Amino acid sequence: MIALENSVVHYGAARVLSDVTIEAAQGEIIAIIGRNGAGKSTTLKAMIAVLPLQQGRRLFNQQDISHKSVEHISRLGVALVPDSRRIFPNLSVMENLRMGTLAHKPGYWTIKRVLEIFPRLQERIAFGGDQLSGGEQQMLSIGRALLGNPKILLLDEPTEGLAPLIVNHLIEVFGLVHKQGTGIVLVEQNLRVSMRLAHRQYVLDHGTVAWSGTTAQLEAQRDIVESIITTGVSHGH
Ligand SMILES: Nc1ncnc2c1ncn2[C@@H]1O[C@H](COP(=O)(O)OP(=O)(O)OP(=O)(O)O)[C@@H](O)[C@H]1O
Repeated sequence: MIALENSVVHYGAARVLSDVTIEAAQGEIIAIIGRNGAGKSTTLKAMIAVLPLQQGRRLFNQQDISHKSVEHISRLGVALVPDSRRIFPNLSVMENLRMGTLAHKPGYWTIKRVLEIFPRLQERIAFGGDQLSGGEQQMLSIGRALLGNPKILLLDEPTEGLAPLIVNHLIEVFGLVHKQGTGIVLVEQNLRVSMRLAHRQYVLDHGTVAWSGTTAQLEAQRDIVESIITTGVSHGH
């Protein structure tokens, strides 16, 4: 459904992604894992055309969308929850959610449904965005993205820095999102989270795919994958 094919991305003169091929099929959960600076966030930005491809192709449902804009890709039903969360600090929780409905497409997710899965947001409904904890901000950012009823949700380190209870709650929420038929591309540093959620996993190292396989294969080769993630030594595919 969404894919990068042999993609190369530069920041100025620096090559940050080399020959990256990553694909998420319809309704699939894939995880992109790797160390700090491996190129995970860059991959998500390249998928939604925030960053241009120097080489390779960007695909949506087998169609070449390499030259389409961020807005076009968003209208196709691809939503990003960035690691910065980007909620509006001066707007209330309710107002932030209403911003999410501006691009509302009819579907499962409504403000009522979002508040049911995140009761914490219901309790904080009149609070300003800047009065929320990190976990609450993450819930709001995810809820806002869901209100567009995306076909595919890109999540950039959604559990980073959050308490284990909140991480478990988010894992349940992502499971529910997937059950509604939404595909998920999850960028994670926490292998425990990616192993619980994803069907397939890609390990990035120095801007290339150093390993990819199913979660069962990763379980069997966990030592190899962990050594790539911790030391950055690539052991091949
Ligand atoms: N705006 C930028 N300008 C130049 N280089 C950048 C920029 N953003 C990221 N980079 C570099 O690109 C490489 C990949 O960064 P990226 O953020 O994709 O990594 P990451 O795997 O998501 O890591 P992190 O977990 O730290 O976000 C790093 O070497 C980083 O320093």
